[in-house]
Amino acid sequence: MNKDQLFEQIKAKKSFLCIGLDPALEKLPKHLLKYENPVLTFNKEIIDATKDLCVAYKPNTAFYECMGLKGWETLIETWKYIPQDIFSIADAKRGDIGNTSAMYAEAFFNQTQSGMGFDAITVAPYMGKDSVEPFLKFKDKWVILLALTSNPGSNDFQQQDGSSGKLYETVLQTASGWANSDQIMYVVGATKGAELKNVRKFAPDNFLLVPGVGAQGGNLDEVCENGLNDQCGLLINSSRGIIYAGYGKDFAEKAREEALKLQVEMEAWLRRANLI
Ligand SMILES: O=C(O)c1cc(=O)[nH]c(=O)n1[C@@H]1O[C@H](COP(=O)(O)O)[C@@H](O)[C@H]1O
Repeated sequence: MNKDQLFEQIKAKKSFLCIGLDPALEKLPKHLLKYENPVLTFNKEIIDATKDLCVAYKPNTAFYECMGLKGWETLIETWKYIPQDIFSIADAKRGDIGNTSAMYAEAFFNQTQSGMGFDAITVAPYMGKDSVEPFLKFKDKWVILLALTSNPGSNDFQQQDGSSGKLYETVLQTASGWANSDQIMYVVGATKGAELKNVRKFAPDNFLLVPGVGAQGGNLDEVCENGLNDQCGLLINSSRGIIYAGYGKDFAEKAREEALKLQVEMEAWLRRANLI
């Protein structure tokens, strides 16, 4: 999916919500445990209940990898179940020397080889240009580079000041020379909402994946105030805040209610910014 198609979807759905599919078996509603694959059943019900309210789904691969072979199958089946016109993000946080990154790119982008054809993958920039380039060789596929993450540890490296500014500023500046805003997005945590104004100085046109609203306490209004651009430019993610909104048989309905609350707030912001 390219940038214009993503923006069209945002306008049509009046939403820039990304739903994180991070299901942990022990947190699933108990009635699902009787199914052959409870996690897949859970994901499918969440997708059915929310697909008109969000523009992206983001399974974090850790929640699947920890289940071994069955987890990989579940990830593949989940990807297949995400409607084709919804942006799909493999939150895998990969990145390695070039020939290894090329294999990671095949794993998440090449459907005929791996069974998964995600639109985007999250990548750590630490190993530099040659570790990112293999992901950029796929047309209409996206790299989402970690810039300023939502967790407290983002202070350890990303916010450290060097001679050419903070490390995350260097990431934004340097990566802008690797590909344009049609292929690179950046992760900026919702918990870093105030810093988003500064991020936009370095990345005015890029889409930003913004996790951290809901369970991590990020502020949606602050993110929108500082982060919206003329093509919206934001995908705001919530995982636990939506998928665990309910614990009983009505869990999907409860998830929908939470997603709807966020969609309504997003619609108001899109109107305020004259984007719809
Ligand atoms: O790359 C990410 O998606 C990510 C980056 C970041 O800085 N912070 C962050 O929370 N995430 C992911 O976003 C999701 C957040 O989940 P919740 O806190 O449950 O909404 C998890 O899958 C995290 O791994």
